[in-house]
Amino acid sequence: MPLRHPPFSLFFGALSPRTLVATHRFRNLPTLTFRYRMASTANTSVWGLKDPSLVKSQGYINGKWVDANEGGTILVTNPATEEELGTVPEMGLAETQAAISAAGQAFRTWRKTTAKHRHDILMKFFGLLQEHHDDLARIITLENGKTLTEAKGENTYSASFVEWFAEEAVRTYGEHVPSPLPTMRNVVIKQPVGDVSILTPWNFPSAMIIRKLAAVLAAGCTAVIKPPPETPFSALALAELSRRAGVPDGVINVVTTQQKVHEVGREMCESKIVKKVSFTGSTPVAKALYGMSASTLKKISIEAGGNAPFIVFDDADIEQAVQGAIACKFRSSGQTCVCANRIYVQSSVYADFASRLAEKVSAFKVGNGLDETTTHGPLIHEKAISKVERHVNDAITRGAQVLVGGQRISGAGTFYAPTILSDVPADALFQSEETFGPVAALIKFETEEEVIALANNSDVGLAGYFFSRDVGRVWRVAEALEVGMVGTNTGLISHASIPFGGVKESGLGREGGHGIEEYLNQKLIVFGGI
Ligand SMILES: NC(=O)c1ccc[n+]([C@@H]2O[C@H](COP(=O)([O-])OP(=O)(O)OC[C@H]3O[C@@H](n4cnc5c(N)ncnc54)[C@H](O)[C@@H]3O)[C@@H](O)[C@H]2O)c1
Ligand SMILES: O=CCCC(=O)O
Repeated sequence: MPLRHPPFSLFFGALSPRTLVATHRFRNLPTLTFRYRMASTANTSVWGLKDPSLVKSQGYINGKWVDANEGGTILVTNPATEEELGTVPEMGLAETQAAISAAGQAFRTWRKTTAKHRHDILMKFFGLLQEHHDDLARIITLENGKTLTEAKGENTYSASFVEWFAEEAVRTYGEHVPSPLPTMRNVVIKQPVGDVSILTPWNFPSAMIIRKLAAVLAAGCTAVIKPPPETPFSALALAELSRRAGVPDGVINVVTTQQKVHEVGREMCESKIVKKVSFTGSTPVAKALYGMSASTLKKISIEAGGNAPFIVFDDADIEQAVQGAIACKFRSSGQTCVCANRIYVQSSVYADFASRLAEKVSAFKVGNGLDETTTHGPLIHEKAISKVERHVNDAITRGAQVLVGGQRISGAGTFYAPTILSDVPADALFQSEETFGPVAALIKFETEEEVIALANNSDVGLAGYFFSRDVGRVWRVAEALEVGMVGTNTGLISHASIPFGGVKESGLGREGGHGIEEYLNQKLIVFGGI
C-alpha cells in the first residue's frame, strides 16, 4: 500500500516569516509533526466540482475564512485512494474562544429576528443544497468514501432537515395555562437557548451537522461547529452555502481541529457563553463531554453509539427480511449508528435466510465510491479496519463460520470485504460492541422470549429491527425492545419527520421531528391583578 507525504506545494505554498509547528494527519500513519508554518490549502485537481469555490480550506469564524493562529494544519485524504484532498487548520483554544465569542455576540441580534425571517433564510439554504446537489455529494464521497449514490442520498437527507425545520420555525407556539385564581393568567412562550456547541462524526459528514444546525437556526440560536478531522470539507461547504443563503456573520462558526480536540472540546462544553452542547458520536466521547458540560449545568443532546439487534422470526417474509438486512446492515458499508450489528434468526428459517443473504452480498461490488458500478465503499480509516478484524477474528475463534468475505481487501484504500458469519455465538464481541463495519453476524435463536433477552442484553439502545407477519408479536416485540427506534418489517427508518434518538447509553434527546424543542427554553409569564 503506497504511503505518501503531502506534496511540496502543500508544505511550502504559504510559508510565513515565522516558523511554527504544523501537524499532519495521515489516515494510515501516526500523526507526524513538521516544523513549517503553512496556511491550509485544497488540492484543487482532485475535487472536480462544478463550483470549485465550495471547497474551503480554512475555518469560518465571525463570517471570515481564517487559518489557525499557530499555523498548523490537518491533512485530509480520500479513504478509497489515499489521495490527498487538502488541509484544514489545526485550531485550538484561542480560535474556539473567538468563535464562541462571535456566536455569543451574533445571538443578541439573531434571537430577535422573526421566525418567518429565519424560515425564509432556511428555505434559501434548502434551495442552495439542491442547486449544489452534485458537488456536495462529490465532496462527501471524496472525504468519506461512501458511494456517490449514498452521498446524494445524504445530501437529500440533509436538505430535508433544512426544509423541515424551516417549517417548524414558524410553529414554535407557546400556550395559555388556565390559572386556578380568577385574577391571574399564565402564558408560556418559547425562546432560543443561546449559543450551541455542535460536535459531529465523519460517517455522515453533512447530515449529522445539518440535523442539528437546521433546528438551531430555526429556533433562533447560534452555533460553533466542530466537524470531525476526517471530513471537514463538507462542513465548510455548508458554512459557505449558509453564508450565501444570508445567515449573518457569527451565527454559524466552524472550528477545525484534530490534535487539539481536547482543549477545543473542553472549551465548547465549559464556556459560560455556550448554553447548550449537541453531540453526535461514540458513547465514550459522549460521556466525557457530558461530564465537562456539568460544570455549568449545560443543556445537552447526545446521539451516541448503537448496537442494533435485527431479528428474523419464523413467520417473517424471508425475502423482505433479507432486503431489510442488506439495507440496514450494509448501508455506508456498515458505518451508521443504526446499522444492524447482531442478526438473530429463528432456527427453522436460519438456513434459508443465510443462503439468500449470502447470494446477495456476494454480488456486491466494493470500490471507489465515484465509480458508478461500486455498490459499497471503503471504511474510513485503519482504526476502523482493525476493529472489524478484531470482531471477526473473535467470532471465528469462538466457532463462527465465514460464509462470505472475512478479510481486508488488499491494495490502496481501507477496504474490508462485505462479510457474513454464521453460527456466531451469543457471547461474541458483536454482542457487546458496535462493529461499525460490513459484517453480518448471524446468531441462531429458538424462542421469542430468548431473543428479546439477547436483544436487550446491551448497554446501548438506539435502533432495533424485526421481521414478523404476526400482528400480536409485532406489538409485543416492538414494546419489549429497549431501544429508541424500532423498524418492523423494514431495515430503514430515518426521515426528517421522525424523533431520532436512543435510550440507555445511546443518548439523550431527539433530533428531527419535534427536535426544535431541544433548542428552546420555555418561559412562564404570569399576569396578575386582572
Ligand atoms: N446516534 C446517532 O445519531 C449517531 C449518528 C452517527 C454516528 N454515531 C456514532 O458515532 C460513532 C462514530 O463516529 P466517530 O468515530 O467520529 O465518533 P467519535 O466519538 O470519535 O467522534 C465524534 C466527534 O467528537 C470529536 N471528539 C473526539 N474526542 C473528543 C474530545 N475529547 N473532545 C471533544 N470532541 C471530541 C471528534 O473529533 C468528532 O468530531 C459511532 O459510535 C456511531 O454509532 C451516532
Ligand atoms: O449514523 C447515524 C445516522 C443515520 C441516520 O440518520 O439514518
